[in-house]
Amino acid sequence: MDLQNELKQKAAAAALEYVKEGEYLGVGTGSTVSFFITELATSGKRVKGCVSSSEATTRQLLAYGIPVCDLNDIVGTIPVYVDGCDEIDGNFCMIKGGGGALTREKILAEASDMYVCIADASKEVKQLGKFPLPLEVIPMAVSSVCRAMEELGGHPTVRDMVTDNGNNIVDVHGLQIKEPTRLEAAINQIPGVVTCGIFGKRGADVLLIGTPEGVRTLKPKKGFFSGRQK
Ligand SMILES: O=C[C@H](O)[C@H](O)[C@H](O)COP(=O)(O)O
Repeated sequence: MDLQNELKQKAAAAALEYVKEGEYLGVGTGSTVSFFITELATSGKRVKGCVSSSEATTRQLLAYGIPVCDLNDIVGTIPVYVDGCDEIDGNFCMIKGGGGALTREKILAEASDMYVCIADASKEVKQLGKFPLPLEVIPMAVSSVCRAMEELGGHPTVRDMVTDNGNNIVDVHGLQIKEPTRLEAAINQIPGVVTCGIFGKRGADVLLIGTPEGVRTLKPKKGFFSGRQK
């Protein structure tokens, strides 16, 4: 296993501590989460059911015999949501969607009391935007959304994939994301955008960063924005 995967695995293993036995658990998508699912399956911890953010995650959970349930069947919030990120800044705002699962991930993050973000050290940034910003876009609006993103100073490319929701992904390169929450709201207003990959309104509550020296646990300082906005 290469170093980056080792660090992802360390962060994933550290997230087990936050799993509440006998409760619902939200599960994100991606290679770091895939390590987490393996850790969960072998830990002996039993949850009431997992709410999954993608078909890939559902397949892996079911392969381990972990029950998967529908968000619509849950009354109230999910206590804990475990997911990765593509970039995270000092205010716990993130870019997500490298795997195209951003919309379901955002729905689950919003429905959860605590977002536990697991990542290797390469994901920490001072300012978001080096990682191209993914947008999930309704197919008929791809061209118009791309033009709107060019007006914002970005360079959009259309990804060769269809999301679990049957939509396209537009990756926007070259954006200077100085105010994540403001840009998130502005992009989400463009007709045809299902959602953008900025997680600013709902950032992470705990960040577990895998480093060669061990796992660093970071939480927003008091007064810093984070958490589910009610
Ligand atoms: O759509 C994918 C998700 O937002 C992932 O959480 C993100 O891309 C990070 O993935 P990975 O853990 O593979 O680096």
